Amino acid sequence: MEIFKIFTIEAAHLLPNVPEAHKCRRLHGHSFRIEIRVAGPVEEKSGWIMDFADLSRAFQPIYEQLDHHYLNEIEGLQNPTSEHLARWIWRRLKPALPALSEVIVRETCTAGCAYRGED
Ligand SMILES: Nc1nc2c(c(=O)[nH]1)N=C([C@H](O)[C@H](O)COP(=O)(O)OP(=O)(O)OP(=O)(O)O)CN2
Ligand SMILES: [Zn+2]
Repeated sequence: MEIFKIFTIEAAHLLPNVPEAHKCRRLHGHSFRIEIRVAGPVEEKSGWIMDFADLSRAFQPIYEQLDHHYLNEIEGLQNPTSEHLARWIWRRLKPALPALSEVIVRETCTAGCAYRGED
């Protein structure tokens, strides 16, 4: 079974490698919706995979690094596409959350990226 928590991060970015005329070359911001998924068995006694609060606690340091920041200035996010952001979050969260199964980053209501640690 899988559980998830959704966090919203307000952040600015630009994409430095797109052509000059591309709209994403200009500085702009998003309310990034970050979905963190954890998979595992449901414990008999608690009736849950893990406490949502523990998931939130594990994500908190990452939230603080990203929220209300200019993503391009963060080490490893010089080209902060959804793909890079999802992988960046995965690499930082996995040690604290070994049962992490998926990181979903939504830049807008209609566009985003899902990462399961494959590359
Ligand atoms: N594969 C990716 N493509 C794009 C990314 C990305 O991270 N990965 N990022 C962007 C921009 O950051 C942009 O802000 C979001 O793109 P887009 O969905 O095109 O923006 P709109 O909401 O304006 O889209 P419309 O559907 O045209 O309104 C671009 N591409
Ligand atoms: Zn953008």
